[in-house]
Amino acid sequence: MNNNVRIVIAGPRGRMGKEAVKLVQEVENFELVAVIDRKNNGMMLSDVEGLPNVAVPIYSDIAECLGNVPADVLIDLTIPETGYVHTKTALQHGVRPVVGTTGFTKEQLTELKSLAEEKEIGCIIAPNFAIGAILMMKFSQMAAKYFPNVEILELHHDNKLDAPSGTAIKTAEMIAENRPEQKQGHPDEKETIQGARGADFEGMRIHSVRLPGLVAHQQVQFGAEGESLTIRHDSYNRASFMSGVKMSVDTVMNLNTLVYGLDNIIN
Ligand SMILES: NC(=O)c1ccc[n+]([C@@H]2O[C@H](COP(=O)([O-])OP(=O)(O)OC[C@H]3O[C@@H](n4cnc5c(N)ncnc54)[C@H](O)[C@@H]3O)[C@@H](O)[C@H]2O)c1
Ligand SMILES: O=C(O)C1=N[C@H](C(=O)O)CCC1
Repeated sequence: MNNNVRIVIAGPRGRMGKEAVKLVQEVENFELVAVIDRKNNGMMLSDVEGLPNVAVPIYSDIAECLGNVPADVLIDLTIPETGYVHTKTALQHGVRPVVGTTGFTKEQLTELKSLAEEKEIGCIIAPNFAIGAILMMKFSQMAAKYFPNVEILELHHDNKLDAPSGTAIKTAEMIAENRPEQKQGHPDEKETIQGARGADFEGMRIHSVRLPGLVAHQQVQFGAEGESLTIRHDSYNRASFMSGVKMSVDTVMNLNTLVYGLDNIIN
């Protein structure tokens, strides 16, 4: 009997998608069975120049793909609107989503969690797959108990669509569990240029930097009387996310609900 985990990847031509295709080819019990790409419908992955030489079909429509190809897991690395539709459709087909795509709304996350529970299958939505980034979030949550004055600086490449990053939002949510809501800075401060103080999450400020040359970086900066603490993580390439993708695929097979963030998986 074949115990392979049968995987569909959405977004195989993207920066993350290419790494994920490589990962699935390298892991012994992972099997790539199809890909979802908005171009090249009906072709084989191996027929498209610049894509890996793997003989699996390309679909543009996820429902058609999952209706034709038996699969266990969908890895989605696309864009926010598409990622949401893909996740929902996969759950409806009994296929377990592992989602790296960021930019989902709170309402979408709530709806997808209900659907995963209704179908009694696993789903992982991970704003950041890098193990170091998860630790950075956990350490920041721990520090916030003692240092409630905190600002988040996230820095990414300039092709990123969403701001603030999924990682920054998740970090702020985790910190907020350990920090009573409080306005950061002077009570009477005024922005003379709109946006100067960044986005406001329960009074905590998030600053988004977008520059060519960057990959994914975040600095959580705490300040107190006479001291400061900075917790920083840097991803220098997309391979840094792949151990988290592998862990997610392995884990999602044993879940029957939606898990948002690998902080809930790494103890
Ligand atoms: N969770 C993490 O650790 C992590 C790490 C890096 C990036 N990301 C997120 O992953 C996503 C992808 O990032 P990227 O840098 O690879 O972006 P990218 O722009 O390089 O790739 C996105 C791909 O999605 C494809 N796409 C768009 N619409 C599609 C559709 N309808 N069907 C199929 N494919 C479609 C595009 O053609 C493109 O190839 C983003 O949301 C990003 O924020 C998450
Ligand atoms: O490259 C991106 O885009 C990334 N997005 C994630 C986020 O929004 O937090 C994390 C890492 C890279």
